[in-house]
Amino acid sequence: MDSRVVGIPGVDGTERVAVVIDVMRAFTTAAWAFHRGADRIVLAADGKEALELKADHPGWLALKDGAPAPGFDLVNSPGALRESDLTGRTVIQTTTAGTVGALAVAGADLALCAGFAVAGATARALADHGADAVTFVATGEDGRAEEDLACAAYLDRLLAEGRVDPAPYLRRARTSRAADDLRGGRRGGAHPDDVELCLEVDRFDFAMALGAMDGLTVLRPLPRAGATGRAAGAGATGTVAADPAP
Ligand SMILES: O=C(O)[C@H](CS(=O)(=O)O)OP(=O)(O)O
Ligand SMILES: [Mg+2]
Repeated sequence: MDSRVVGIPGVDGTERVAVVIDVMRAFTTAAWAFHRGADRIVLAADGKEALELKADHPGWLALKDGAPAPGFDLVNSPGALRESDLTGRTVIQTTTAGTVGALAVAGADLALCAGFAVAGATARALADHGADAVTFVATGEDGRAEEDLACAAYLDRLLAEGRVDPAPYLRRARTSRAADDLRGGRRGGAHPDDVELCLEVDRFDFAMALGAMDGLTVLRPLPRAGATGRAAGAGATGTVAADPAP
């Protein structure tokens, strides 16, 4: 499969198949949200839009990166989210890099959001789709974030070889600036377990795909090809909402 890696500024609208990567932490957090039962994640462009969506849909939960903020229910931290019961809930997510990258490629034929936690399922989804070319969007640091580049390189090898030792890729991610900042508590809403949770390879057996709902961009677990009704391995509580309620 042909592949290229770009940062968010390199997204030009020609991407037909895209994998948006945010290891630390947006899409590791998103995967945990589905595992904890969330039906869908609505992506918001910024905090203002997230709070407007929540005002329009009082049952929805708003999640933002940074420190806990007024009006928001959740932070962008897998460690913090791990204990939340999100069964049947809609989560609105907005973050500095990950959700911005996802919104940039929302028009692609297939847009997946990924980190190490869903790497294997993401590679399978690309193969199931029959993609012959993919654009990896490394969302952090304008395409220079080592943890996102490491995950892109790992996915690229997985697609080519089917089975790859993740250790060197994880080492690269573990020594990234984002990992260092998170370990040092220098990023808002950091939980002590965040780095290691973001480096769990194949913690979940579902890919996450972007779709549209009432003009909004929505992330959901992707059913495996041939599966019916449930996202493959979406955790004990994760389900695919076929017809989302308002
Ligand atoms: O929450 C995160 O890890 C980052 C924000 S910051 O760089 O730590 O301030 O957002 P993300 O979009 O998940 O990279
Ligand atoms: Mg990031």
